[in-house]
Amino acid sequence: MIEMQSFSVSFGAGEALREASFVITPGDRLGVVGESGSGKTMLGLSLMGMAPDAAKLSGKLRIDGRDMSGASERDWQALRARKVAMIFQEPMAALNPLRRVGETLCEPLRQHLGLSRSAARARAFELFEEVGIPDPEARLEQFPHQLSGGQRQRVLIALALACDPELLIADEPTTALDANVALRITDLLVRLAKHRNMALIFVSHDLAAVARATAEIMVMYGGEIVERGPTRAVLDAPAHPYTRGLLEARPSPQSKARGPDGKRPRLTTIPGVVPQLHDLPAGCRFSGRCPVELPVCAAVRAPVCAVAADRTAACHALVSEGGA
Ligand SMILES: Nc1ncnc2c1ncn2[C@@H]1O[C@H](COP(=O)(O)OP(=O)(O)OP(=O)(O)O)[C@@H](O)[C@H]1O
Repeated sequence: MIEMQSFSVSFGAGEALREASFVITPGDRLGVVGESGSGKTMLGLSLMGMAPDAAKLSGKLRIDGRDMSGASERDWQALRARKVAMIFQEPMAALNPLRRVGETLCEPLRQHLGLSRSAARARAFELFEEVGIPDPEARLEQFPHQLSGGQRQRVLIALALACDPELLIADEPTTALDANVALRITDLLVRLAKHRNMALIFVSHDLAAVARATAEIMVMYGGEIVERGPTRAVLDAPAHPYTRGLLEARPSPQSKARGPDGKRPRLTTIPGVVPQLHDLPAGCRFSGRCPVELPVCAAVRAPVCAVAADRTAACHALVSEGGA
């Protein structure tokens, strides 16, 4: 359905996405994780044809076999919503505060699907029911500020589903929500993806949410896909030192509990910060922060190694271990 091949997004000499290659087929549920600045949003925006104007794109992106390299904004508009839709982390910013949510939802239904006013209204009602908004008739009349954060996110999900996309990209869909609501929204996205046989790309900092929502995971660092494979297998036994670092830095119930001295244990963190785009090492981008760094790492790009039949990781240390 969607294929990226050596796809890069650059700003000047800095690559925000470096030679990403992967395929999405109907019903796939793919998690994308990585620290801030690792290129997760750029990946999502590229799949929507919405990379910033300043970005230079290279490599191949095919949607339904069609090469999107020379696609115009008009071509993308025809695909967006119907083929690929995206929801963002801050629902309040994505909704017009001066419009009733029903009007916002009816617009794409009329514009893209050509529905009449009453048919659009009936479809909006169904969509609200599908995403679990209680009393849809009354809610359609409300303004965004009259809804809770979780309900606003449900409205955005309904909006994204309006034209029955084949791929939904959820970019940090639960970051702005409290833990219980976040869990319900995560489960809703999974239910919708399964029920509609829709592919889902779930971008998140939250590894527990990704483990719950996805079957496959892609770990990104400095614009590169450093590890990918089945979510459970990767999180249970990470092969890349960056994935291991992310897992160790994850707050666990134990890390939240106070010790006998009344203090919480210190969380392990990955030393240093994600480098700026213009400051990325030429070789493995994790060099400089990596606990198992070899002399070759900073200068030479890490090869992608097969960790198992369905798993890869890009790391020099795996080669020196004998290809894992
Ligand atoms: N318009 C732009 N001009 C220049 N650089 C940009 C632009 N937009 C993003 N970048 C850079 O691209 C890199 C990847 O950014 P991206 O937003 O994809 O990261 P992310 O993993 O989604 O981070 P976060 O979790 O904070 O959303 C970052 O270094 C960022 O500074």
